[in-house]
Order: sequence, then C-alpha cells, then structure tokens
Amino acid sequence: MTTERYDSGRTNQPPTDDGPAADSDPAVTDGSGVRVTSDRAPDADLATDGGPEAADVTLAADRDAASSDVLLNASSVAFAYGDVQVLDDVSVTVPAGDVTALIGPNGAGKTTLLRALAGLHEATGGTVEYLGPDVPRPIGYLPQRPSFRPGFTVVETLEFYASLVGEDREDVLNRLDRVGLRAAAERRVGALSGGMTRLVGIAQAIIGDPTVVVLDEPASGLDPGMSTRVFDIARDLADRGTAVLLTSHDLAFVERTADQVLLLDDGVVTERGHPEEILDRIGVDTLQEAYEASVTGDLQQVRVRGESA
Ligand SMILES: Nc1ncnc2c1ncn2[C@@H]1O[C@H](COP(=O)(O)OP(=O)(O)OP(=O)(O)O)[C@@H](O)[C@H]1O
Repeated sequence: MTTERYDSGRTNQPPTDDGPAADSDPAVTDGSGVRVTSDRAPDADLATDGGPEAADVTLAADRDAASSDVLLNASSVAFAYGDVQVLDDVSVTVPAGDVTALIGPNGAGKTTLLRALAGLHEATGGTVEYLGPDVPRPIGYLPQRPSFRPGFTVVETLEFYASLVGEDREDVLNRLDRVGLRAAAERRVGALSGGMTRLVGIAQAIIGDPTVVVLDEPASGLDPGMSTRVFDIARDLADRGTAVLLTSHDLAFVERTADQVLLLDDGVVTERGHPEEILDRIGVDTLQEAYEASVTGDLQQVRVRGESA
C-alpha cells in the first residue's frame, strides 16, 4: 500500500465569526489532532478549525479490493482521555448499504468511538481507515449535542454547509423536506426546540450525500413520529448505498432498522451481529432482553471510569 500525507486542516477554511456554523459542532471547534488513514480528511471538507493542531491525514491508495464495500475499518482501537482508558481493542467494519448501530450503557464509550471513527479525534491505539471513494464529503456527522449560531435562520445555516460542497438553496430545502422540517426553514436556529435542532443537525449531516453518515443519537428527544422518520431516513440512506453508523438507546428502533449491532460495554464490544443473530445466540426475543442479559454490572447505575473531576 502506498501512502501519501497531507495537511488536511486547511483544505477548507473554518467558518468565520460571522458565519452560521455550529458553535459546538465538533467538526468546527474540535481542537484535537486527527490522524486517519483515509482518502480524505473525514468531514474536514465541511468545517475543520484549521488551527494549529489540525489533522495529519494519511492518504491511502492501492487498497485491498476485497474490502471495497467496507467504507470504514477500525482495528484494535483504543482511546484514553488522559490516563482514563475509555475504549479497549475495539474493531469495527462499517459497510456500504448497512445501518450499523452502536448500543450500550451511558458512559460505555459510544460517542468516543463514533468520534474516532469520524476522524474527529485520534485514537490512542489501533487504526481507523476510510476506504471509500474520494468524494467532496466522505463523512457526515451529527454530534450528540448539535448546536448552531443562534442569529441565523435554518436555511441560512444549512446553506453555509451546502456551499462548501457545491449545493444550493434548493438542495437545502430538499434536505429539510427529507427531515420533516421544511416549515421551519425561515426560523432562527436559536428559536428552535431541542428536537428541531437535532433535525437541523441531521439535515446538516446528509448535505453533500456523504458516503458514510455518522449519527450520534439521532432520535434523542424526538417525538415518536419523528423518531420513526429518522430511523426510516437511516434505513433509506443505507438502502441507497450509504454506510450509516449510529448510536441509540432506542432498542426497538435499532432492532428493526439495523443490519449490524455492536454492544459496547465498558469500552469493549461484547456482542455483535445482525439483531436476529444476537437474539438467537442469547436465546431471547427482543434486543432489549439481549441488552439486559449481556450488560455487565448494575443496569441502574452508571459506571464511571477513572476519577471524577
Ligand atoms: N472530554 C472528556 N474528557 C474526559 N472524559 C471524557 C470526555 N468525554 C467523555 N469522557 C468519559 O468517557 C467515558 C465514555 O463517554 P462517552 O460519551 O463516549 O459515552 P457514551 O457511551 O456515548 O455515553 P452516553 O450513552 O451517556 O452518551 C465516560 O466515562 C465519560 O465521562
């Protein structure tokens, strides 16, 4: 395999203070270095901070043709916040055409793993590879807590992101239709409800038709109808060939939507497979029961790794 390195952090300039990009969008403000073996800097296309710690990215060529429909490959990934180890030896493949769902208790490491897979922070061990095509936006990402600068309207906010990948207002309005938020197009993002803000975040994540869409708790805080819609969007994206990777605590939706489920427990993958495989293996009828049978420790106490700050 030949590799080439380039500094991805400056491939797109960050939004200015006057711009409508999310204040807390990790793709904008994350200051960590990112080192991903990749065709492109994941999501750097939309908004990296371009700052002094911007990512080094390894450009991989001559990839193994046999793994061509695996778009993300994480191998033995470890991650520590300082000396607190959060992920241990996690290997995941994220194929095109599948919904891959990460489930697990609060604090198990799901967001940490998603961010490593999306190239938003560098794993402290192992490797993460993007194996997909060289497209304007390889990875779209919905953070767990999306937020946008409050003074701009929904459509202005999304037009900013769209402009980075050659899309226009019409494309933005179509995305808003897709997530069921067209009626709020002219509303200022600071005046949106929590669920509406998440839907703007989902619209943002799918701008430019990324080959991989990473959604951190996309249905959190949504009403039942909108949760159904969001999981249907995930399914539809996958059916059109996108690799969708999401986390959710809504196990009924995960069970009926996902092609591959990984149960992350205390930083380690303890179950994986199609939901039906997992149910058969454990001998239960629902993913909820599988979860309850598999998760170690007290289900009603959050396990906290490391010292409390
Ligand atoms: N920036 C940080 N600095 C230090 N520790 C962190 C940081 N972010 C997360 N952690 C810790 O890492 C662990 C995993 O957190 P993470 O957010 O990945 O869990 P999660 O599985 O996504 O949880 P939830 O389901 O509650 O969203 C937790 O113990 C958390 O306190």
